[in-house]
Amino acid sequence: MASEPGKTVLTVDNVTVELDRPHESTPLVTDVSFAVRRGEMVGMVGESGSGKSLTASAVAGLLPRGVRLARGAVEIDGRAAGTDATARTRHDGVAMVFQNPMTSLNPSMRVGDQVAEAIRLRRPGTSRRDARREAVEVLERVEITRPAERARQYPFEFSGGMRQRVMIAISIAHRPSVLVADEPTTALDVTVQRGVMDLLDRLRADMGLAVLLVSHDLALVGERCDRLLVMYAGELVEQGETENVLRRPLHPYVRALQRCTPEHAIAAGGLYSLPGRVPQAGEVRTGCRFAARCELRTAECDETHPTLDAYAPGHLVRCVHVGRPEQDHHHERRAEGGV
Ligand SMILES: Nc1ncnc2c1ncn2[C@@H]1O[C@H](COP(=O)(O)OP(=O)(O)OP(=O)(O)O)[C@@H](O)[C@H]1O
Repeated sequence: MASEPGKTVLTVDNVTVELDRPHESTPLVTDVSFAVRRGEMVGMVGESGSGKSLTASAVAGLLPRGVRLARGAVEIDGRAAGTDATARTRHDGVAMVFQNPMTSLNPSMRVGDQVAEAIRLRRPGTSRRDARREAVEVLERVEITRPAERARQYPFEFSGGMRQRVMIAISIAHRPSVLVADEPTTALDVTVQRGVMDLLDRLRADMGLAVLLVSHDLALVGERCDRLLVMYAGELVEQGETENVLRRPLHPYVRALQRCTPEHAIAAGGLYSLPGRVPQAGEVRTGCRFAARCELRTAECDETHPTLDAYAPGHLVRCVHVGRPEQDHHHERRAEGGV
């Protein structure tokens, strides 16, 4: 929390997650690397099954049972986080918020006590009374009205959006540098969603929180995030500033995802859906993982596994058909004409 503005607070280096089975290595997430700066919101997008949640959980040190961190490292505030290969001990400095706050809240404990408990975990010497008082301040910070009164209530007395605010309060009570939010607003209706996203925006501005926002919603991340990470079949296929990725997407997958959005359907007069599905664990073959669904597929795509290369500073892409800008006349034409 004492770090300077713009300083890198989260570094993810070649993180690889595999099924946790003896004598077998089935990768679910392969060599994912990225960094997030203080006060920055970075979006991670991709279809269901592309590895977003596992990557997010590896960052937080909260991998589910059945999988393991096979390789790679996570650094928070310049310190190596969790040497535990199972990555099941929550990393210091990171908090995680999930889609369904009800499963993370204790239904039989007053909301204020749950926040106070998080405060006492961070500062074990704090008295119950002080922690309760501070909990009310934290509830106020997440914009819960009448916080002292609400602190005495139970989770069932809160609406979905308010529960999510409570979860965020519990998360920031740890004073993390990094907040990993996995589909935090997916279960909420649009206006409530906007309120929760506005709150995350304010927290990153006021507290300098670095936010990794996992979402399948391209419009949402496009509106809220500084940079985007696009996942496909367990690996990053494109990353860059939001404006570059969405205005001039390089990877055919990103262009196809854009064509699947309701916004595109309105403009095009019909909904497009990307044929086929994300390969599951064990189905990944040599060559480009997206090849089977790609309109640009050539023999090279089936033979060569493309590397994630810089197309321009900070804009990386994994596709044999995308070269450097000066060589890439094909891409200009494709970008104009869609996928
Ligand atoms: N605990 C687990 N045990 C075994 N396989 C898993 C486990 N969790 C996820 N997987 C598999 O890992 C792959 C990536 O899953 P992940 O949940 O990270 O994808 P996702 O992009 O977050 O999808 P969604 O948007 O549906 O949550 C999938 O093939 C999934 O079936």
